[in-house]
Amino acid sequence: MTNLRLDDTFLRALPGDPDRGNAVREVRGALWSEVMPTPVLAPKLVAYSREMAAMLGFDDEAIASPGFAELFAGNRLLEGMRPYATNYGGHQFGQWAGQLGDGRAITLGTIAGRDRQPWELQLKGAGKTPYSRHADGRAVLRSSVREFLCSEAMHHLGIPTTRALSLVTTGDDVLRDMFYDGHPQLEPGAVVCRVAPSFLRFGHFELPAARGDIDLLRRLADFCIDRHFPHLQGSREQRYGEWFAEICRRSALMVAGWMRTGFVHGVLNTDNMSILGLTIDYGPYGWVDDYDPDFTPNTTDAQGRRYRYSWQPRVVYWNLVQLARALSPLFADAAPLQAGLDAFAATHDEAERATIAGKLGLAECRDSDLQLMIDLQAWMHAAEADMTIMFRTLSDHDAAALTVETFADAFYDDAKRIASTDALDAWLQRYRQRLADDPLDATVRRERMRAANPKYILRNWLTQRAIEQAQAGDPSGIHTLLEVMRRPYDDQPGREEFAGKRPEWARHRAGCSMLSCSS
Ligand SMILES: Nc1ncnc2c1ncn2[C@@H]1O[C@H](COP(=O)(O)OP(=O)(O)OP(=O)(O)O)[C@@H](O)[C@H]1O
Ligand SMILES: [Mg+2]
Repeated sequence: MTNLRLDDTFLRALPGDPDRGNAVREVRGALWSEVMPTPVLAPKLVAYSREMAAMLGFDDEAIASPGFAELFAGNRLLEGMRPYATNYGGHQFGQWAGQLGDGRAITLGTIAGRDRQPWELQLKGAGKTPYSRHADGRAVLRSSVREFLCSEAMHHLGIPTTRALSLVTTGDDVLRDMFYDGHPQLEPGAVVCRVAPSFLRFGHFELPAARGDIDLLRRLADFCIDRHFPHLQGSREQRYGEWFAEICRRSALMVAGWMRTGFVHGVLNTDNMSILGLTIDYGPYGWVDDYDPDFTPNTTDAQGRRYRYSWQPRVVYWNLVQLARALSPLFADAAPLQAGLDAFAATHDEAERATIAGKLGLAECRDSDLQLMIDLQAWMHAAEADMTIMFRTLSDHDAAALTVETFADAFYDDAKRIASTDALDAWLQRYRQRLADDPLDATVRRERMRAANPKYILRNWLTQRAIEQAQAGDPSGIHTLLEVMRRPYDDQPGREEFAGKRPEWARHRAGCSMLSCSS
C-alpha cells in the first residue's frame, strides 16, 4: 500500500491557491487549495467495494490493515500525497450561487488503476476546507451509507457514475438538524472514499467564467480535454466544440439510464453535474417505487419540485445550457454550442426509444410505441403500481398469459388495483397486438427485457433498514445490499425480499420517502 504511484498532473497543470489551511475564504485565480483532512477519533472500516479495491490494487491484507481505515478516514497520508479541495461555483435551484467548492470533499491523490487509467481518490466528510462556508466539513453515517451503496449499485446497473471504494466510521459524532426544523441531533460520523477519473463539475467552469477569468477557464478546458478527452482531434476550437457535444451526449445517456431504472437524483444543481457525464453526489436521491412522474425525494425541493423524476432530462438540458453559457468565451460564435445542445436532444431521444424497445421487448421503437409507453405509465400512476415490479413481471411472462393477477405483487392500494383492472386489460390487449407485429423470438425478447428491467434496485427502504441496523452496531445489512446490488438484472433465489415492493411502514418514513440535504 505504501508504494502507490501518485499522479499529480492536476496540481501541476492548474493554478493553486497560495494560501494554506482551512480558513474559509474566497479563492480567485486558482482551481484548488491544498488542505489536510482533519483527523478523526477512531476510524473503523465498515464496508468496501471489492471491484474498486481490485481495480486500485488493494489486496485483502492491505484492506484488513488498520492503515487502510486510517488512510481513508483522513488520519494518515501516504508518501507523496498532497491533499486538496477544489474550487467551483454553481446554479442551485436555478439561481447562481457564486463560489461553492469542495466544502467537505478532499482529494488524497490520483493513482493508476489496473486498467492503467487515472483514478482520483476523494474523501467525502474529511473535515473543513476553505470552501466549507458555514458548515462543518463532515458527513453522517446515514448519508455515507447511501452514497457508498448507491455509487456501486449504479455502476452495476450500467449507468455512468462515480464509484465508492470504502466506508469508514469516524468514532466522532456530528450534529445535524435532519429536517431543518430546529431539532438538531448528534449522529455518528463517517467518511466515504469515492473514486472517479475526475470529479470536475460544470461548476468548475462556471466559476471562472462568472468572474470573467477567461484565461483560467481556457486553461481548465484545455486540461480537461487533454487529459479526459484525448481522442478529440482538430483545431483548438473544433476540439472545444466536439468536447461540449460529447459532454452533452454523455449527460443524455446518464439521465436516460436514470429514467429507465427509476432513479431521482434529488439535487441536480450545476455543481452536481460531472463534466465526464457521471452521476455525482448521492445526497437526497430516491428510487421510484409506485410509478409517479412527480416523485421528489428531497424535502428541500418539496415546493417547486424542480428535480422531480420526470423533469430530469429537461433539467439536465437546462444545466447544459448554463455550461454552454460559461464556455461561450472560448468560441468565436455560438453554432458549435448549439450543435452540442442539439446533440443532447438527439441522443436523449434515441436513448429513450432504446429504453422503450428494451422495456417492452420490441425489436425497434416505432412512433406509435411512444404512446404505448405513455399509456402504460399513466396507468401505473393511476393504479399506484410499482414500476420495477411491473416491468420485470412483464419481462418474465408470456404475453399471451398476462392478466391483472399476474401483476398482483405490484400494487400498493387494493381499491386502485380494482379500479384500474379494465384499463390494464385494454393496454395488455394493445401490447399483444403490437408483439404480434414484432420479429423478435420469445427467448431473445425475454433476454432483452431482463437486461432493460432490473429486478433489484436500491430501494430507499432497503437502504434505510441497513442504515438503522448499522447505527445499532450491525453493518451486515450494508454488506448484504452491496452483494445483492452487484447483480441487479439476475434472479437471485432466496433474495426475493430485496425485489419486493416498499412495505407500508416505509411509505412516509424519514429516509424512505422524505430526505433532505442535511447529510
Ligand atoms: N457538511 C458540510 N460541510 C461543508 N460544506 C458542505 C457540507 N455539506 C455540503 N457542503 C457544501 O455545500 C455545497 C453544496 O452541497 P451539496 O449538498 O451539493 O454537496 P455535498 O453533498 O457536500 O457533496 P458532493 O457534491 O461533493 O458530493 C458544496 O459546496 C458542498 O461542499
Ligand atoms: Mg454537491
